[in-house]
Amino acid sequence: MKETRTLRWGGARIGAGAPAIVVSLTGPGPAEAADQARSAVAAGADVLELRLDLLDGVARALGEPTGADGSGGSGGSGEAGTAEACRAALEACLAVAGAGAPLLLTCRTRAEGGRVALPDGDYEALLLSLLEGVAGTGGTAAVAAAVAAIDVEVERGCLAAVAAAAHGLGIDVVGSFHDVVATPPDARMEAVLSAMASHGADLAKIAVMPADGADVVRLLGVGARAQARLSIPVAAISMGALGAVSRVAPVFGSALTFAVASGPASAPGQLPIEEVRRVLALLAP
Ligand SMILES: O=C1C[C@@](O)(C(=O)O)C[C@@H](O)[C@@H]1O
Repeated sequence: MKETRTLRWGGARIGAGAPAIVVSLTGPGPAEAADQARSAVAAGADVLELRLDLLDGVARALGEPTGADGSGGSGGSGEAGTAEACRAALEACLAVAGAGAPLLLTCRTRAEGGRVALPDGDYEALLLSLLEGVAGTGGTAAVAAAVAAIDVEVERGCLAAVAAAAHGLGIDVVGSFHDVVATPPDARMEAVLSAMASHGADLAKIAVMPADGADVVRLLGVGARAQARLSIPVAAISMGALGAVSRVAPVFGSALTFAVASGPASAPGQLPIEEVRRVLALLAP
């Protein structure tokens, strides 16, 4: 019988039993993220995802417009932008570190539905310096203790390198793949999840957009089969209103589900955390 590893993120067990409920902190500043973190924990979030790309300080440092009129992208790619983005990210980490739930750090690129358009080399450099900052002299003990995992987009080509660095610091890696337009063929989704496992991810996560109910069924099937086949936990999400059922369907074995607390949703189809908790309890196998 294949054994699936379970992960321990702070007080949360990931991959054992019901999906852990993750709430994304969207900022746009550290103070707003801290408020969102407090409400999310009060509402029962198991994990907080800090969406670095949605923080104005990070996006601005990476050259993205942040003003209402599209102005404000003062930074840019390259070392200076990376260092400034890292500084802004660590400031936000510090603001949310005491909220009482483990942190998953995510910088979602525009290619996968996020805010920042980063060349692959800059994406890798940002994640590596972020890890150094969390654990090194730029960080604090509170931040180091709170950061449980980092999200790495498998398509950016740096999963193995970032996983090696993260594991050296005791930080888990969530392999990540998004298709915000369609639900790819089953074989493609299966290959993506397997690639995450073979490149060092501790959890394999896929989020795709359905065109109809049949796409939702395919995603759920791929997720359930991957969970049976791989030795790491799997999270499989079908986005949008059509896919919302995938967020409250514990029987398929998804290790994580993303819900909304006080802030805005970080992806289409996320449901209010209170309802997610209620339905998960009702449908627990
Ligand atoms: O990967 C995911 C899942 C997600 O895209 C969702 O559909 O809930 C939300 C993102 O913030 C997160 O990084």
